Amino acid sequence: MGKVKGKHRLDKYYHLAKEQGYRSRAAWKLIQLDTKYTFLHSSQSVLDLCAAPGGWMQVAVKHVPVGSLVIGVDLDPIRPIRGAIAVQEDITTPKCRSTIKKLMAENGCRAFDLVLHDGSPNVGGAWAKEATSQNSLVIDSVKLAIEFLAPKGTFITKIFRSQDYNAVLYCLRQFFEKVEVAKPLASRSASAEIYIIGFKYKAPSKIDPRLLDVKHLFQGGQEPPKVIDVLGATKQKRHRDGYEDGATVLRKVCSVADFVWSDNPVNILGSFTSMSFDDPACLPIRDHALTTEEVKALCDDLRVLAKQDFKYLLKWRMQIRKALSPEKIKTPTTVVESESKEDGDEDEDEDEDERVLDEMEEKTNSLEKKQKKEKKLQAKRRAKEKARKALGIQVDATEDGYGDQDLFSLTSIKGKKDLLAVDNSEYDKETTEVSDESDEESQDHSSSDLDSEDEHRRHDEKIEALFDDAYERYLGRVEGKTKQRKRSKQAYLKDGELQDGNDDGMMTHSAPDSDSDKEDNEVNPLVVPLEDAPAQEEIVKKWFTQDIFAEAEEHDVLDKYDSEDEMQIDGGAKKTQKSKELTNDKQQGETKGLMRKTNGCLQVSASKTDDDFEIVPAPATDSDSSSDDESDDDIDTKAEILATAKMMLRKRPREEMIDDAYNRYMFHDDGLPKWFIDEEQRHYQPVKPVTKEEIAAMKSQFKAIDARPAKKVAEAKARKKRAAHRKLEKFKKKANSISDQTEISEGSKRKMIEQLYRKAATTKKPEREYVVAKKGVQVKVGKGKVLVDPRMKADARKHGMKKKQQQGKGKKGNQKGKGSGKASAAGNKGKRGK
Ligand SMILES: C[S@@+](CC[C@H](N)C(=O)[O-])C[C@H]1O[C@@H](n2cnc3c(N)ncnc32)[C@H](O)[C@@H]1O
Repeated sequence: MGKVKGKHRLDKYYHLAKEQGYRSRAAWKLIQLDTKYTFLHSSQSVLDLCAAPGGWMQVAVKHVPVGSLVIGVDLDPIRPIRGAIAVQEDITTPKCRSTIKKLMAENGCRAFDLVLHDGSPNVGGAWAKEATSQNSLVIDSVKLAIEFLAPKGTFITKIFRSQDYNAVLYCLRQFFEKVEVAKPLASRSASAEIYIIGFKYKAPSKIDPRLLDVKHLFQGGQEPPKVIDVLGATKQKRHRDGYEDGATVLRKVCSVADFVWSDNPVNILGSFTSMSFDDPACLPIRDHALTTEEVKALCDDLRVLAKQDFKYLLKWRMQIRKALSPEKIKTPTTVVESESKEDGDEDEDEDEDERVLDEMEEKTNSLEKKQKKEKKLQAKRRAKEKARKALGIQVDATEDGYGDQDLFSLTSIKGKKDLLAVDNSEYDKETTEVSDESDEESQDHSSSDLDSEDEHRRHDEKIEALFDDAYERYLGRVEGKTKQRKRSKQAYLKDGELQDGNDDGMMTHSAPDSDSDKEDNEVNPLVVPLEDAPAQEEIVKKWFTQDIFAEAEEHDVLDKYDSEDEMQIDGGAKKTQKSKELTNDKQQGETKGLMRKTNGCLQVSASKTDDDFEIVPAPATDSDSSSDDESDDDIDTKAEILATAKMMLRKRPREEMIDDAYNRYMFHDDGLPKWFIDEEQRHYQPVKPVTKEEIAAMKSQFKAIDARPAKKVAEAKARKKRAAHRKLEKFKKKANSISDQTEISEGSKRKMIEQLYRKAATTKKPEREYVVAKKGVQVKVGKGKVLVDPRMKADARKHGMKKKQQQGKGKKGNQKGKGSGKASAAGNKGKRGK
């Protein structure tokens, strides 16, 4: 159903939406509808049904009066929009209704001034099914609109042109004083969608429930069948009304005689699908020589005929009428006519025919003329635009589009005389030309029938041209910015050279006597000398004074450059490269900015000096000294970065984030008034892609990570635990086997178990065996074996021997001590005994 895929999806409205920071290209549809009908500026409360991703909500917030209430509802979640409330609900459910009511009560809103509906169910491309469910979704939105709209409120809904279309129109006409149908230019022509706007809600006290019953509404034919204006000469809507109910299945046949003898043949051609020759009254017509096979074939299927074919049939009708009128064929439908005109003369009939034909000719001619003129105008516009592009001139959307570039060139005005000439004649000439043109146009307009459809079309064309221009400018900015700068610089330099040349020439004229000389020497009083052309370095410096570089560059530069000298030599070139990258990708810049913040200790600021860049360490402030604050900041920033990064792992949020990065804030406009810059700094806070909760969750993850022990410690602990567990198991086994023994007494059993427990409780270090690897011999290590070099082994042996000796001495000493102790004790005993 006209779903556009691939590259074609990314048309100019897509890019313009990105540029303006709108979340969907659909935003332009609402903008265009509002330009045409202006309903937003007077709406203090807006309910946007099926609002995700939020393009319409953004437009609404921007255009409604300050402090207005904007609520958006969708099945899908809508990322927060400042100044609007987003709700995730299904608009077909009662829960949605109660949620809206609750929000209204909370915000002191009794009814909405405007209800929008741009919903489209996704049923997987089955056109018929999609159209039906779309139109029943429309009725659901109508139900909500009826419930929540304020009297005289406005309702806008999207609908697909299908057989139910007229039913929806009929339904809305019962609720609104005025109902308009529009297809904004941003809506793809391939799409069957169209927008219905209901103005001035009647707020009826009683509503016929059948009006909101999809089954009833989409089955009954409420409106009389339509008559199509086959010649397209009268006010014809461009197939906006879709097919009349059942028109695709019903074949409506009338007799050729009816057509030939009818007063209103054009109406017949528009009302029937075919004309038959079967009626006996048609026999003379069928058998007449004028009725060729071609005429018969044309009569067979009227729905496929082009305008020329209808004209052909009408001409044939006149001829056949002339040819058959003497016979005065009477058919059921011609009875009235023939009776009333029986006595009427032939001439009158002929005159009437001629008049109708002339009228039709006139109408078709004027239509063709109009179309040709439009085509011509468009071709002219395209050619001009091409020429301008080739010249590298940016087209202003409001520009009038004159081809003569010299007209606006101040350099072509050489002196006061020229200026006067421009004042008196040139301008007059131009204006007369222009006014001539516009006169002609207005005459044309007055001569042609200026119906509202025409006005709409012209309005549409103007808007389209404006959008085209805006898009061109956007492309110019995105792609050709550098090229254009180069070109203008070259032109500038060239001008400078020429100017120099002229100066030289002027110097050689010693006596500017003659008039011509005077004229040559005269300068245009409107041309005021500009400041000297900035040098390349100055341009580069100026470029880097932009905030974005102050934020993102320093840290990178520090990483890359060890010394200030290197920085001074290379800084310009490297920065130019860097600037390109950053301009191309604002997000990258933002991320770097964040990274810079995390690296608080490396804070430096690059300031511009007369010679080159200079790195000045940032003075330590009070806040710097407080390490706690800093680490808190660090954690906050880290958490934010990681939460953002986590979101970017998923495709959709990533794409949305990238999309959001393309907005009007990515361009650094020069020459903005100071008050504007101040206000922007004060009030414009970028909406972060992550919520506070997500950042908090990330921070708590950090805490959990910090609380975890180091891996090695954890491993050692686990090993110990395993060993203890094994020991315990062993102990339990042995203890069980002891207690199972029957021949031992309970007391000795307990003693044995206690002994076993003591043994198990004392940890014995495994003895290590030092092994020296001999050359060419592979030694198995592990299980207490440690590979050492011979020296170490010798040392260890020596050390071990010394230790043993010491131990031995110690034991002997102890024994001595003990013995002497005993001896002395015995001596003491002996002494006491004596
Ligand atoms: C074309 S989009 C709307 C675009 C929106 N106007 C904008 O400017 O961003 C259609 C939306 O209708 C929503 N939708 C479809 N059926 C819905 C329902 N029953 N309840 C709520 N939303 C629904 C879809 O989730 C989808 O987001």
